[in-house]
Amino acid sequence: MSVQPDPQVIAGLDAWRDRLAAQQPDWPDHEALRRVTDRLATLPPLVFAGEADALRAQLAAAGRGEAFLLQGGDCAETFSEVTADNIRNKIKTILQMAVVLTYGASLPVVKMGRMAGQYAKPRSSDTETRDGVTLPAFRGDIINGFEFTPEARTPDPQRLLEAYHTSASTLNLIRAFTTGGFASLLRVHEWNRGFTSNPAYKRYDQVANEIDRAIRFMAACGADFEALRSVDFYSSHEGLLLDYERPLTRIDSLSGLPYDCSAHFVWIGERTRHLDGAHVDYFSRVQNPIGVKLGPTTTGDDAIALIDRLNPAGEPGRLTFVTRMGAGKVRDLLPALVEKVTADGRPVTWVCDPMHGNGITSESGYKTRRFSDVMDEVAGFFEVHRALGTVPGGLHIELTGDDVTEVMGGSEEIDDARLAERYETLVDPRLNHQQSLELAFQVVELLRAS
Ligand SMILES: O=C[C@H](O)[C@H](O)COP(=O)(O)O
Ligand SMILES: C=C(OP(=O)(O)O)C(=O)O
Repeated sequence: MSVQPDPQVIAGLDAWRDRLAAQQPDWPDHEALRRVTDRLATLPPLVFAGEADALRAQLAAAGRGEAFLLQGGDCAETFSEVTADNIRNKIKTILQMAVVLTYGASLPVVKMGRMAGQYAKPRSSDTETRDGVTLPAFRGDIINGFEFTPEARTPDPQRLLEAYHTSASTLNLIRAFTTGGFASLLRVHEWNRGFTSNPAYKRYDQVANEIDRAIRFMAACGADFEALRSVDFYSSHEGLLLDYERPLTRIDSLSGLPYDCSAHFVWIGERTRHLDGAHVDYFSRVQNPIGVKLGPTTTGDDAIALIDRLNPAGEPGRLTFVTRMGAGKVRDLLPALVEKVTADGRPVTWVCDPMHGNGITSESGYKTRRFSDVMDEVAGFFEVHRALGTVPGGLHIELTGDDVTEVMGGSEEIDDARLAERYETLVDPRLNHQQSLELAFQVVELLRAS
């Protein structure tokens, strides 16, 4: 039986329009935008309310220490990079990391891609200047093109439709890969054996051997590996472009409540989490599990005010705080936030993003990060939660399944000179396949040391 929505709830979905919406493009043709958003509103949802509810329950478990979230994917997906190979490599990397983390944490790992919608980027500056020419900054493929020409950089609403269709085909392949046998535990374990057989990663041999023995033990006990051929895999992106999120928001017929059906999980970024801004207002009105990025300027009062707005009733799994303080600050700044939120009592799931607080520019001019800083922030995140008796609920990582050279360090020792070899990201640097697996193995080492 379907439940009729409350008209006030429907009207509230447009209240954001009266608030300041940061980081939105300056659309040159509002009539063209309206035609596109009208069309988007008629297209099928990309995800279903029931899936978002299932994820909320899993994130609640992560918040209690009964599961662990692994969220990973590109800084910015691009239309041209959405190929079967790229999607497969990313999923493969996340699944490989998840097996290692499942073993290390002895917990189920909730697998989530920054995929099938991660097309809009907040930028530090609205414009970019090259050789005396100033144009709008690239804001992600859903808004404008990367090429440095006035045509490409002009925001084009048709891109919203392309983002929708590209996300739909990405999700289709994700669902096929994660339910059709590709994700089988035995297969993923074999890939990990391949990784650790490389002498560069000898250090991780012991953990790999332990996992191997655990799997043999399961087999000897008659474990049903057939049942381990499928995994749940969730989609997520930054809920930045409200002209995309609004038309993809639908009323669930079972509950009569609105869900943003562009993804299972959407997060509010560090640059758009203003308490009275459009983003916080909009996402307070949808039922999905929601994340908020918290950078080093966040105060305990900000965190409580975000809970008041986004999860006033304290529903477990509804709100995830993704902290991204920077390796040098996490040990100083995170404790006060966690203490204040813990004293409040309403549950949040704490997740560490060790990428966005650790950006540097290399001597040769590349926007990069150091693998050692990434690991140090993860270590600091675990240390703080252990010291306070609170739960480190997961990791949020920018990664790719390919052999790019964007982040310095790791056992491959990518140095400044090597960044030029395969620097492909259009905005921020990502861990490559090997660095992502190293991170997972090093997290196991951290968990053991604590
Ligand atoms: O991914 C995060 C932000 O979009 C990014 O760091 C902004 O980069 P910018 O400072 O080059 O604009
Ligand atoms: C922009 C991002 O992060 P933050 O909001 O933390 O800067 C991001 O995750 O792509």
